[in-house]
Amino acid sequence: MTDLLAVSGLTMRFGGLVAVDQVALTMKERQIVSVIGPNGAGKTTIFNCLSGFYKPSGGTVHFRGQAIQGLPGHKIARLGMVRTFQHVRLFKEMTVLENLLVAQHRLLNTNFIAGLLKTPGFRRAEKEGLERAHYWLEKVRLTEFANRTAGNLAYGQQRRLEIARCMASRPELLMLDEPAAGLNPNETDELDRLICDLRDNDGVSVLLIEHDMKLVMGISDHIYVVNQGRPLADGTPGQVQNNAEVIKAYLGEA
Ligand SMILES: Nc1ncnc2c1ncn2[C@@H]1O[C@H](COP(=O)(O)OP(=O)(O)OP(=O)(O)O)[C@@H](O)[C@H]1O
Repeated sequence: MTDLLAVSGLTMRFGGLVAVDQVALTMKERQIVSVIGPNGAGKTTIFNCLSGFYKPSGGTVHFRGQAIQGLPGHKIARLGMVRTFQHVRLFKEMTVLENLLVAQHRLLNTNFIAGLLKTPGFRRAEKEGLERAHYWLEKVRLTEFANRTAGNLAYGQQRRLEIARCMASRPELLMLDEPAAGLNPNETDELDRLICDLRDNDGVSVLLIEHDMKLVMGISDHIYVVNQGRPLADGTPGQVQNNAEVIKAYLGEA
């Protein structure tokens, strides 16, 4: 079976700084895969390269067998790879529901004339879009806040809305950049359950960057460790936790 995502030799240079150096990773359908590493290791830069925010200096990225390295972000999103950001990015002036409707823009098979004439196809697409939005509101426990302005939600709710917004566009691969940052332990537990639920019941694969080791070790099928831009180790949570090089990178020399 073709890998869902296959990354090889990924490299990103900023002037003289090699932020990502020959990183490789693969993931299969319905896997939760994490990228971990100390601060400044290059994790977000890897995400930026994979999701089209940066054009990598070198290497290849295949999504379902198709080479996507260097494609712009909107094209990669349209292919089914979507991401969240370290800092919440929502349409803060719009309502929660509107955020979920806008997210489905690429799915709505409509054009300007169809919208103007309110054709049956347009109405059907509108109805389906609304149903999908409500499905995701319920999933992330925001139904009662549907008409609230997104910017007025509590921080943890905004983070959940961001995940729902990504999911409303029906991705195959969801990339989460530090989703637990700023959450309290209860919210992190809830996030843990949500990510597993997305994989088990909505069939999505999840690529995760996260500093919360309890979360990472609890939900990951496979973990890649990077240090100073370079791949350091990879394996199951148990293998990575017991790897001497990984322990040294995190804790420094004894
Ligand atoms: N646009 C940029 N221009 C120049 N240097 C950059 C740029 N983006 C990242 N870097 C540098 O690349 C290196 C890796 O940064 P990156 O943000 O990818 O690390 P990270 O592992 O995500 O860190 P953290 O865990 O703190 O978020 C750092 O030295 C950073 O300063």
